[in-house]
Amino acid sequence: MKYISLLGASGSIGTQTLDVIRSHPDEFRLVAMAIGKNIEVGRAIIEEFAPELVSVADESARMRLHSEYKGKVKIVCGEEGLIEVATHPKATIVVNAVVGSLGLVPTLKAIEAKKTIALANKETLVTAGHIVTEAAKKNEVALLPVDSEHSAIFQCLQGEQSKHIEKIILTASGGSFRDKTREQLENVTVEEALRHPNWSMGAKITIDSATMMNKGLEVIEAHWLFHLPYEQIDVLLHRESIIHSLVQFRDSSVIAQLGTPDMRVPIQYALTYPDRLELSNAKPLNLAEIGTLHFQKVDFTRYRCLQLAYEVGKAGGSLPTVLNAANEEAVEAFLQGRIAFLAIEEYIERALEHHQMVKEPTLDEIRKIDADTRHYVRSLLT
Ligand SMILES: NC(=O)C1=CN([C@@H]2O[C@H](COP(=O)(O)OP(=O)(O)OC[C@H]3O[C@@H](n4cnc5c(N)ncnc54)[C@H](OP(=O)(O)O)[C@@H]3O)[C@@H](O)[C@H]2O)C=CC1
Ligand SMILES: CC(=O)[C@@H](O)[C@H](O)COP(=O)(O)O
Ligand SMILES: [Mn+2]
Repeated sequence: MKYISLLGASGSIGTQTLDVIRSHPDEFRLVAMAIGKNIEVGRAIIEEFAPELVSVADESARMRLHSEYKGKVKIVCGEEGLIEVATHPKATIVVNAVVGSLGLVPTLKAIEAKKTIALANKETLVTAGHIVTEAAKKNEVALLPVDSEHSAIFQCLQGEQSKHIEKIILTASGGSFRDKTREQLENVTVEEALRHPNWSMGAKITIDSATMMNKGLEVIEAHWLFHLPYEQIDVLLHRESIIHSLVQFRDSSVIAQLGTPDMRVPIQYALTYPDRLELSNAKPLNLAEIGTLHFQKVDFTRYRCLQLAYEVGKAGGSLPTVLNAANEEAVEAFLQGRIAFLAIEEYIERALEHHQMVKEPTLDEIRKIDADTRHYVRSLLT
């Protein structure tokens, strides 16, 4: 039996993780979970899975659940609550499926507590990849990718040696506006941006996908997970999201991982690794039915955010922290209808220009840079 602590249980990845747990009751048990503000969903999860510990975003939500589950479930809140869930003594695996850099400290605490990490929260690796990977190495803890592209690469690399890799190729759907020119992006709406062609995901990542910052964050995530220089990480447009990513080896052989788009596959793989289990109600891939798959070179002038992420990743230091925090704030402002779609990249660039780079930021420095960047971007909005 694997005991699971789930951060972000009420979200898109969280709900699909619960699906996996639900369909394998003899393999997995939910011992602790964290949600944000969605108390309704939280209640339903408590009723079905009976976790021992639940964390919510703030004190008012905590009080509400505490009065309902007094004596039955311990209810905590805030960052301390997330940490308590991430370090629950019974947990063997921590699934980090919160959105944003708030996932960083709970991940580090879980690593220090020697938990296996199933990581969906890519912002953690973008904002502090050097600290997280160093902590995982020091504590001999596995960082298992949940992000579909990274799970694909991880699967392709089983039994392989990294010295034989020529490059890895992350596939990108192109997002909701892939068939629009840059000029046509000027007046796009939030509603249009939230219509991803292939995946149903949370709002923030769906916007990231539309700007292709998602792919940029994934390039940085891949750099840290697979210990590869940026020159060995490529992005390829592939509109069907059937090939989840590829590895090209030095002998020119290419291995890819394919499947119908279903996040339960990488989630379950992270939970069962190195084993595999049946996936309930999975739609098998039928290539004959699909017939044709499409591929296209990325135009970096069209996808400015992807270009920025490569530049920032290569420069390193504190720049990825700024890129990530500015992006989180700008995306939130776009979702609130306060800025236009193309202003997202503009705000990120302004935050990067405003910042004085720190070469090897400590955790405290990263937290301060993250907060300062958010403050700076917010000041541009008023
Ligand atoms: N969705 C997908 O298919 C994929 C997602 N990812 C990554 O996984 C992560 C999660 O994405 P996704 O599931 O789409 O996001 P969602 O927005 O659907 O879910 C986010 C989760 O984080 C919780 N949360 C937000 N703020 C807080 C807070 N202050 N304290 C505690 N919990 C909080 C939310 O709680 P509540 O709703 O209760 O407020 C929710 O449970 C992201 O990093 C994303 O990039 C990676 C690959 C695919
Ligand atoms: C499902 C998943 O892993 C997302 O990160 C997905 O990759 C988004 O798709 P694109 O960023 O390729 O549009
Ligand atoms: Mn992805």
